[in-house]
Amino acid sequence: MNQLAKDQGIGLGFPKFYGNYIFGAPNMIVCDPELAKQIMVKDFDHFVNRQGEDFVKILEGGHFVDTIWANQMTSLQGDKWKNTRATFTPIFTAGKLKGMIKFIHEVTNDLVKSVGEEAKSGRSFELKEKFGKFSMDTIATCAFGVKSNSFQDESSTFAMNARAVFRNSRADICRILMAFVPGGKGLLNMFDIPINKKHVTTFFYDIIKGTIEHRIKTKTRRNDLVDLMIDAMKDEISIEHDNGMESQYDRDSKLNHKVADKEVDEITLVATALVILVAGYDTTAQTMAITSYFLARYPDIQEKLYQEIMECASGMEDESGHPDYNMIQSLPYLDMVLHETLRINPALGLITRACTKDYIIPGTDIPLTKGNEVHINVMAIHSNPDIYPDPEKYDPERFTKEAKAERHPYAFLGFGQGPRNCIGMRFALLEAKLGLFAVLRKYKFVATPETVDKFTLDPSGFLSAPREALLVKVEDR
Ligand code: HEM
Repeated sequence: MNQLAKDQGIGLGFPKFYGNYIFGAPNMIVCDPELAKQIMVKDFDHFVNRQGEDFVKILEGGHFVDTIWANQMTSLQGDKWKNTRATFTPIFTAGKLKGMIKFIHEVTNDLVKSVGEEAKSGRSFELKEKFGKFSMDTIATCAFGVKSNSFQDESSTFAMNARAVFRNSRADICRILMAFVPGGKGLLNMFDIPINKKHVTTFFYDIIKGTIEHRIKTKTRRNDLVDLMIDAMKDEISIEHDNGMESQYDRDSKLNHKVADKEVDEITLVATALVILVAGYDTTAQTMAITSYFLARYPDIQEKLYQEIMECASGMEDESGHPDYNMIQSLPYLDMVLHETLRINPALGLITRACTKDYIIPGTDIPLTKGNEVHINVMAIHSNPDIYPDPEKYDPERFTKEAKAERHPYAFLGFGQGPRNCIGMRFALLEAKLGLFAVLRKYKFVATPETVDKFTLDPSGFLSAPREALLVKVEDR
């Protein structure tokens, strides 16, 4: 899907937009940053939802398992989405993340230890698998309040259940297909069968319930995402002010919506913890893995990043310690490297909005009617040589302050834009930066004959994920 989107954009010569039919329904595909801005921000009230209402209604089901999945921020619609988004936005601010950094440091220690074992063995290892464990353990400790210990135990129950969220068996696919067949949903309801996976959903529901009950009973507080989610639902969370320092991304993401009558309900809590896993696990793991792959392929870039890291580390008191929030944010090249990874391989190659109110495409007389889907072709925008010269080249210099100022702000859409952008961007970047900092400080990624020259994208995936194994070696510094 993602490769197809890129090929279409290139093949058509990067038009502002084009149309096609998917299962007989007309779709508009946008390759122009200004039109993307119009849809994602300026005319957001016409494009609040991500999918058409009919599609979401089918997957709602009648079982409580389906209710949990239908309440995920990614698929919520209209005012329900606005309520959830406005409630949970304050938990991802810089101040709140500072309080969580110690949990990420703990997982980083496990990551460094595990990479150290690979260095001793001298063998190549798979990057997606390594950073998958790191991402999984970070989410387990921050969003579920438990340790999943993926590095120590390949078959930890948390990790097994989390992986099961992303894998569909034949039976899983059959239940989804059945929901779309006339009468199928009624039949599932009659036998009390949910459309979504019952076993894994119940597992995560029980974890969150257990964590909350334990905290109430023992009166403990960790200031992790679980505590912050509860605070946010009780309206007991402090809102940070930016003192006029906000970025264009933050300004455009503002949602002016007041939530009436907040109350803590378990379904919303579990749905939000689960969406952090679903939206944050693979995306972050893959970004770290692909960055490490490119660092192995381009030693000069790795060396420049190493110098930046060592300069920061030399100012740190404790040699085995970790950088604090301000230190890690003060490394421009690390930020540039991660952004270039997401430019060349955005996790979401197509960002979708559904038209919620009839609309005329600006500068034309072409109408969009309620229910039509608009796909922002991120793959095409990121590969357009007029925006990014020599687009196939991995070049972090594209993200210097000066280079960014010369481009349209919507020329980079790695985290989306507007009020429906990635709510977890700060968390993801913090996690990726801390993990890479700790590894690169001690070890060097090295390409071997097993390292592919170029990876291709998995055609079956929703995310633009490499089809090939990303194998590299590490050496001691
Ligand atoms: C490098 C890692 C990540 C990447 C590249 C990424 C990218 C994205 C993108 C492109 C979107 C769609 C934005 C749009 O439609 O405009 C999105 C949405 C979302 N992301 Fe992320 N994401 C990452 C990590 C995370 C993490 C760690 C979390 C949670 C802590 C998270 C939570 C979400 C949620 C909840 C949404 C839906 C927001 C809504 O509908 O209001 N993401 N992400």
